[in-house]
Amino acid sequence: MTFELQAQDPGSNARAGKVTTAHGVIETPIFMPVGTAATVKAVHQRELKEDIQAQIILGNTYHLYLRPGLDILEKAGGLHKFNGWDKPILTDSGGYQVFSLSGTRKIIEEGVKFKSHIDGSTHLFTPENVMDTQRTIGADIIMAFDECTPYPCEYDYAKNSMHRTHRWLKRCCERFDSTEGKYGFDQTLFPIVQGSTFRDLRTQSAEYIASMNREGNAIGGLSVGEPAEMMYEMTDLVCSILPKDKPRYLMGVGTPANILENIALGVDMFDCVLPTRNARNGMLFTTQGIINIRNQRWKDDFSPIDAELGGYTSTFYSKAYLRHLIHAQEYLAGMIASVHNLTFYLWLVKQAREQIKAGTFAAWKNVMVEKLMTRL
Ligand SMILES: CNc1nc2cc3nc(NC)[nH]c3cc2c(=O)[nH]1
Repeated sequence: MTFELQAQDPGSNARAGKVTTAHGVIETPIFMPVGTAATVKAVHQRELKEDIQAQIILGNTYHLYLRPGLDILEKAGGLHKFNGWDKPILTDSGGYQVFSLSGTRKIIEEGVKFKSHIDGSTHLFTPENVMDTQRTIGADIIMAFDECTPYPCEYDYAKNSMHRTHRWLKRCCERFDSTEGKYGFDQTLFPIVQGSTFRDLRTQSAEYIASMNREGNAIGGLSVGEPAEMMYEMTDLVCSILPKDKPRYLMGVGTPANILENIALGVDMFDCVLPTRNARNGMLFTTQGIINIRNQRWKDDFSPIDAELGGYTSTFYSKAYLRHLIHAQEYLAGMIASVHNLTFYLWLVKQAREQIKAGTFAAWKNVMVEKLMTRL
């Protein structure tokens, strides 16, 4: 994997770049739709590619390991073959899902013991077997096995957890660097910065992660309930330490405003379930602001969901029609709203990229953040 820095904004730390992977090119800043269990929920691969124009999607190691399971994925020739997505894929390493999904889990030096949220069976994720699992899934970019500390978090817990995450990272690198891709293409391992919301720990973790000299770096432990200002302070600090010539991936972020603010701080890659999860509840992000389509006021508004956004789904269907579908709990409701929200997120990062290349991002960002937060 390579990263080419293409432009830097004069009024902020925002940058535009190009990541090249075995399955194609990613233009940054980029938003990565989350495809938890081998699918971006309710969205066809064709829509992802043509309407949303996604360039890379996520898969979750925890979910894929439990279902369909590694034997099926290996027989299929990896996740790209299994779900038919032939562009880049990034998988997270399962640590976060174990903490957020599995009822019972126990952290030991070896790794994390947990019970499947599907059938209660017990499993152990270790740095080594999570590398092997991600080799079998076959994502272009895979994540180190780490602990995402909760918020708030005691200083001593955050310190001990960070050091364990660093020990786990060393084991991930040793295992990954001593194995090959299973399907004839190269994969890349990103380490993850932790340290919760403590400046000294964040500095220590960012310096250690930078010293591993991997092809890209991730920022973890954020978007876990901390105030946005705290997120921005930690991201700013970490981005000032991580190397400029490597892509920076801020995990689990975020709202449109969070994404623009973090682009200004120097982040290149984002993922979040918000666009698809909110869509299913009728919360739409639009170029004019946020719409709760369930609201009475859209009952007889036959204008397109978002005429400015373009794209088939956002212009073909009306607000009144989508409101009807949501109230009727029709499957098509989630499908339309998900494609719309993801089209918006990809549109937003594309606009940011154009503004950075034009050198006008800083002022544009401030106007956009205000506009995007408007509740219509
Ligand atoms: C795979 N490791 C890993 N995933 C994460 C996913 C996240 N998703 C959020 N908010 C939705 N924060 C996150 C942090 C981490 C993190 O610190 N580590």
